[in-house]
Amino acid sequence: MSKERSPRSTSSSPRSGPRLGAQKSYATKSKDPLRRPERRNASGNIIAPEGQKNFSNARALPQHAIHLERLLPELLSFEQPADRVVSRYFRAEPQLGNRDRALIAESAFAILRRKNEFSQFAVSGEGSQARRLALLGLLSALTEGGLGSANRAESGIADLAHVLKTGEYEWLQRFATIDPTTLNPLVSNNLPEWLWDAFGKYPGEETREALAKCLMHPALLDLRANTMKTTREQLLVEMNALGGRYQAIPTPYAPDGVRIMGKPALQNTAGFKAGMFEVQDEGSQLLAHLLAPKRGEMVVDFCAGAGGKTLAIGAIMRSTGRLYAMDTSERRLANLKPRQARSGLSNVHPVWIDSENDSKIKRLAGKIDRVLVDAPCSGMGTLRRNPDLKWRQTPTGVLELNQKQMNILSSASRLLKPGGRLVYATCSLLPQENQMIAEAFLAKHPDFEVVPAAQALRPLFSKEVMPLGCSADNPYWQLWPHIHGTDGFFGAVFQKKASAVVPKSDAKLLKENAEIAIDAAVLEAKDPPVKPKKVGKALK
Ligand SMILES: C[S@@+](CC[C@H](N)C(=O)[O-])C[C@H]1O[C@@H](n2cnc3c(N)ncnc32)[C@H](O)[C@@H]1O
Repeated sequence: MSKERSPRSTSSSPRSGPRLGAQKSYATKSKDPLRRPERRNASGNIIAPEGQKNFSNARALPQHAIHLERLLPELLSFEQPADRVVSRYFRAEPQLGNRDRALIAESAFAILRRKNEFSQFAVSGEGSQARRLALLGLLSALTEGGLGSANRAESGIADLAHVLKTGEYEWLQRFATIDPTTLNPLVSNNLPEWLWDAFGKYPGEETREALAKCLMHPALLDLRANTMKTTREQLLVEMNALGGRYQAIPTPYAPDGVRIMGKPALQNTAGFKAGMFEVQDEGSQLLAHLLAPKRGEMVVDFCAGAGGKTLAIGAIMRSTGRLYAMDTSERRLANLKPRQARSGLSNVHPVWIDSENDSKIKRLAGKIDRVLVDAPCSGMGTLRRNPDLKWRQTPTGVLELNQKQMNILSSASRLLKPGGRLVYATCSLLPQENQMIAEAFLAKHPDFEVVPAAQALRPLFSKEVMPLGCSADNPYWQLWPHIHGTDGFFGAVFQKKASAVVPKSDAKLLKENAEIAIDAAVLEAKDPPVKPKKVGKALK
């Protein structure tokens, strides 16, 4: 599927690609004996592949632990994004079925989520350290990854019993009885020191532990119903008719969202191939509404990546107007193409740019109604999905991103016409990538003013309710995984000031006149009129 695990960031940062909201699937395309072709019933509803019905009853086998042991050295070297390492491993092991892959991947990600805790406990015990980590990862996936029948560690260990060698059963039981309050907070919260300290400042010491604990669990699986092809209600009916061991329910806030309670592999379903839905976190869906695009407008998604937000925005625009999807990564824009084809949208125009200063941007300057800057960032709001980022990102990396974020936002702001809206967003939780960039932008661009996020999201919420992620004393939008159950998001809405509302033709004329006046003033300041010089040596 089109999720990229690190596209929150640029190629220079450790994270080069996930897309938010998307849930990586490691399903094989073919030659997989566990995979059955999708079918539809007489009324056209999707029928679950048979193997999927018992998906949540994954049972650990000795070979699962062996595969994890082999995978771990590269995974824990943190040289490459974790999803890339896992995908490459599976390509080299084509005999693995879908459920094997799901369990191995979920265990590998559990090891990354709880690396400090597991590493400390795995210092001693039976077998090699890689074996011990593999068992802890399997136990975690079986007990909380939505993959096993077990809800508690005790039954998780029982599920693993036939995999365990002498002494390992007791060793795992010792692990299950550790009192986390006796551990160093960096160990029990599984964070590097710089991030633990950063969360202590924001959201603050009282809540950082709740945030850290939440980031130690897998994310929920949310879909966005593609309203160009279906409705949320219809998608709910179809998903529940699949008959898998999961349930589809509406997301609480995003109007087109469907939450899947369970972890089925959906990318091979007929509904996905027909473009009925995209995998997208509820927070990411809400971000498209923060931009609030209207039918017929000219809109730019400046950091479009593989188009997660682009497609949501295009659907809100009902495939009208023009929606430019810009990005510096050809690879990511190429991933947008098949998604766009599935979506049925005809208003999306992918545009590759060489940098935020590409000449194509100058050509569109002053012509755009709405611009979304979903900036490259540290991705700290997505640690449930991309736990490797907490071990790969550094404070220096964040500083480098800040420079890039400021440059991109400034450049993108040139696109807007007077009265146009600019949304700056990240999936980071760090103020230096969020509020501080927004404030620095406002300070440098007096022609923009902030629009309270609550105002932008108001149409989605009833009058009595404060829109999600908004507050009366904060103009910005902030979603927290531990509070809202979404990925972490930040959004700032700016409006380009329009000094007066004048008819379009007059406005154009006034703008041109103003530009000429400004140009003349700038030129004069730079090069004041001079008295005619006598022709002398210097001019020859
Ligand atoms: C957070 S990701 C965007 C994710 C995307 N909006 C989505 O919903 O899937 C940030 C994107 O910014 C792109 N990027 C990095 N530098 C850029 C620049 N100077 N101008 C435009 N895009 C840039 C990256 O290639 C990456 O795709």
